Amino acid sequence: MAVEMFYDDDADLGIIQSRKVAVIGYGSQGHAHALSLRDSGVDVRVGLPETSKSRAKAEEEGLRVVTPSEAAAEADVIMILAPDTAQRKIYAEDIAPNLKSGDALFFGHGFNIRYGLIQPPSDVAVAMVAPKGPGHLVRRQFVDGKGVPCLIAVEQDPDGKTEALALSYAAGIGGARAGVIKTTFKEETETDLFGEQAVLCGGISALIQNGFEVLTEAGYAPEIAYFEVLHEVKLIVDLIYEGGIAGQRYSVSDTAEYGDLTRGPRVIGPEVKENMRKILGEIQDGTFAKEWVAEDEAGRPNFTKLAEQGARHPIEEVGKKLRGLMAWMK
Ligand SMILES: NC(=O)C1=CN([C@@H]2O[C@H](COP(=O)(O)OP(=O)(O)OC[C@H]3O[C@@H](n4cnc5c(N)ncnc54)[C@H](OP(=O)(O)O)[C@@H]3O)[C@@H](O)[C@H]2O)C=CC1
Ligand SMILES: CC[C@](O)(C(C)=O)C(=O)O
Ligand SMILES: [Mg+2]
Ligand SMILES: [Mg+2]
Repeated sequence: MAVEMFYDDDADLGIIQSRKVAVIGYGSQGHAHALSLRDSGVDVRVGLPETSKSRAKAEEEGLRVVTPSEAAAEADVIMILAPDTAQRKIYAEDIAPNLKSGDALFFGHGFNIRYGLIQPPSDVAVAMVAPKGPGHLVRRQFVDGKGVPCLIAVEQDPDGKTEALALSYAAGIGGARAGVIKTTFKEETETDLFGEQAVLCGGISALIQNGFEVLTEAGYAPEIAYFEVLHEVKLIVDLIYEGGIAGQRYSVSDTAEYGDLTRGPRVIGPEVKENMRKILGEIQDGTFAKEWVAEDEAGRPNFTKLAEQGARHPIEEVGKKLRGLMAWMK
């Protein structure tokens, strides 16, 4: 089925400019949305607890910061951009008591709605504007006059105007410069979790670490291994980003292309695809969400242990040293 795509000409920025927006959280996505909406002429306030480390950063940028409950009470569009695992409590304690009929509750990712952790009342519009990229790039692209593509979805539409509101919001953060696709909370949540686990974060990190280990365990210099399997990834991915896999194959040597065509499927073979299918199954049946919520509630012991192990991987040490010698990385 063809997707519906929207661009700046399809969006009415005036819709979001006529509303009062609360951005709850000022991290990767929160700072990008708050600053770009403000620069698009939208009335924005940021909601953060009195003790939040992010308060000073938002205030330095000239944004008005209030508590999450004050922000929810003032605003009629409330975008939750706190960590997914924190959203249920923020909703119950700060947002729900301040929701008025006709308000709109927005998300940057569908996790809490897809898995039933937040259940807003039926007279509140519920929608999603999910950029397909990290928040710091969402902001950088906006400032450079470009944009990161966004997905929009509508879960509850009490006044029949929620899709236009979501599209207007997406335009306010630059998404409609690149393209906005209409989807559902279910599709965005399941594809986003799959993408970050199997390919974008989990898959690529494991591929790089394993490649580095194979080379260094075979006696090659860590610096050479780092340049080969990490630094050059960006340069190759830039070609894929610009021209697809075919564009990358055009630019590399025939020798590389033959190695790619014959060896790539040996590295990422049918067993890896089967593991990807299992990972997708755990996302679809709620196993991953249940595990992640329980891990968070237990104080994240496994997350912390694995993150510390990752930070101690030898590739990080050599990478820090080499990046420190590249003037443009500072
Ligand atoms: N990271 C990304 O690029 C992307 C994220 N998303 C989605 O966007 C949402 C936000 O993720 P992300 O930007 O990564 O989050 P971050 O972890 O970067 O930022 C979290 C922010 O929320 C604040 N916060 C923590 N607890 C509360 C609270 N109780 N009330 C108000 N604010 C709080 C933090 O403040 P403090 O500084 O005090 O800790 C911080 O400012 C998630 O739904 C995520 O899935 C979607 C697309 C991409
Ligand atoms: C790829 C990770 C992501 O889904 C994103 C930046 O799009 C996230 O949750 O941070
Ligand atoms: Mg994503
Ligand atoms: Mg994600």
